[in-house]
Amino acid sequence: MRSRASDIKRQPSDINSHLSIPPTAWYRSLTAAGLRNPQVHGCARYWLRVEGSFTRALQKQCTRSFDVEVRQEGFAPPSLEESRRLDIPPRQHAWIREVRLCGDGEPWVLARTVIPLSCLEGEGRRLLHLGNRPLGAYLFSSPLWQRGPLETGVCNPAVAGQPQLARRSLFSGHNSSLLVGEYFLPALFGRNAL
Ligand SMILES: C=C(O[C@@H]1C=C(C(=O)O)C=C[C@H]1O)C(=O)O
Repeated sequence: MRSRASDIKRQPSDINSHLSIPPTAWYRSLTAAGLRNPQVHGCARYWLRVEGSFTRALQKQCTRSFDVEVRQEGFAPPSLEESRRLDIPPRQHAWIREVRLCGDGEPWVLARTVIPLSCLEGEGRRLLHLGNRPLGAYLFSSPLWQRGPLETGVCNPAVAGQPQLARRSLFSGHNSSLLVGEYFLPALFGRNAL
């Protein structure tokens, strides 16, 4: 008997493949992104544009709990596109932090932050030890960090349930910037009528 795709047993590593970040094209304007994916004008619009701390905005939607789950953190080379956006040499390692932002026990957002070496000097060393504390609490507690314009990401999901839309921005400190990307999981839209 021929096996159907649905009969194929998922390996343990596959089970959460929808919780990984798909390839994403970035747009400076919401309108340009909307030509690729009109969903930017739907319920995602609020999240694509919300100002201030994204963590705070998520916390306001939680009824019981908000958690940051660290998926991976360490020195690694960013993608070439990220290096270009950060204006750092290609292949120069950066501190890369990938987390799940969970509301009421469910993953709502995947976040990837690329922190160049120049951000990790002095006071910035604290960025290496955030653990499960949200990065937003650190960035928004200091007037040093200023957020640049928001970009809109249109994802190319390979697996059902992966994010379709994302946002990202540079946060600029003294002489250095870091790049924060937030990728929206379907569960983010399942619960409210923003
Ligand atoms: C940048 C912020 O921090 C949030 C927290 C993150 C983390 O802890 O790694 C990542 C992305 C953000 O959504 C924010 O709250 O705006």
